[in-house]
Amino acid sequence: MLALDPRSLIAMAGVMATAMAIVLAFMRRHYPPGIRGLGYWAAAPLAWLVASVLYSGREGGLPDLLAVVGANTVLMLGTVLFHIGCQRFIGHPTRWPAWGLYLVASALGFAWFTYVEPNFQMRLVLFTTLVSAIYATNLHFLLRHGGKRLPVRMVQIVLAAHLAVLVLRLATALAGMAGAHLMEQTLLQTLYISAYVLTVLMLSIGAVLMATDRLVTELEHLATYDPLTQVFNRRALLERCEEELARSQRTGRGPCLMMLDLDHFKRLNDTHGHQHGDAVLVHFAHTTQSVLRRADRLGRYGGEEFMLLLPETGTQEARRVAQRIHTALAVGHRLDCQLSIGLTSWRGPDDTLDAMLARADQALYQAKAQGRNQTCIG
Ligand SMILES: Nc1nc2c(ncn2[C@@H]2O[C@H](COP(=O)(O)OP(=O)(O)OP(=O)(O)O)[C@@H](O)[C@H]2O)c(=O)[nH]1
Repeated sequence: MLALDPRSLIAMAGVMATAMAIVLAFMRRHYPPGIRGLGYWAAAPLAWLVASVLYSGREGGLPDLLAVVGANTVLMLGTVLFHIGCQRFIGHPTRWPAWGLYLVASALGFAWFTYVEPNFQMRLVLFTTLVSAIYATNLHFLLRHGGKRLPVRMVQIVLAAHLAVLVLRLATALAGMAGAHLMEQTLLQTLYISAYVLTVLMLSIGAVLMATDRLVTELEHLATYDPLTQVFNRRALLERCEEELARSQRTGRGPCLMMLDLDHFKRLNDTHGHQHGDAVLVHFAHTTQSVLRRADRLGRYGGEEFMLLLPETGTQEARRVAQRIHTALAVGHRLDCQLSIGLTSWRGPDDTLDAMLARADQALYQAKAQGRNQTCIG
């Protein structure tokens, strides 16, 4: 295999790092502030870029303090910034002072093996060990707290792969195969620096994918759930009703539908204020969810009107559910409320969602007309 010039590889890392820093900085500016960590993720490739420039400057006469001690420390800083970005993204507290001390101690170590006991091999051993520890910390963190989404998995794989390369590099350094300096054009150097270039690129892409995945999840949530009560919104619930009716055609077991409307809600709003009304709606949704099965779907149809889908449920069973809801909302909680329910069941393969909604609505109207706080069947 070809041994490439380390300077070209390091310059390539710099170019990629710049491009990724720009992309991540752009995302930080335009993504919702709730997606955190993007600033750190944008700063990480910038640090890697600075490190590349410093490494390359050695042959142009840049003093070792910058080209060796500075370059190694700034590269480590980039890796720490990436880790802190991951912590912020997941919502964990960051330990800046500890990392600051770590970087200062590392810089002192590099300075020792540059000025006091100049030794490239020892510097390499020290650098590889210290940077491996940061990779291992981040990998451990993401394995514990990162969840199972694909972009996180990708970052975990990149971290693990780079960690393996670093361990290999450490072994070769300890075996005395490190060479005389960083810019030596050997196969081993080509492999190590290529792995670094690839890691810089893949970690930044991983950060972009993680943030985009989070954005998509948040948008999906916004498009599916009612922001106040966190139950399904009307569109999402009607979609699920259609799916359930299609399933009923295959299984022959149909759902029940309920329209639930809080009684005298306008009066409650007018007497206690809109905020109290909102709290009642949240309490209602929470309490109702707590008496439902996992498969049941509660949604907000609009205002103080809700809809409930009970898959594969007969009228009698649905009636018991309705009774459970009435009872759960009358236990003496300060936000308790009364409600009227219109209930209907599936009438076979020719039944449609529109027809079921109309029957449930009619039954609700009847419940209201008969004095409220009751369930009627349509
Ligand atoms: N606090 C609050 N009030 C809402 C919300 N959405 C709708 N409302 C209010 O709910 C009230 C509904 O009033 P009506 O349709 O007259 O119903 P009602 O007073 O419950 O009367 P009945 O249904 O006949 O028992 C209106 O005053 C709306 O302003 C909301 O998100 N929060």
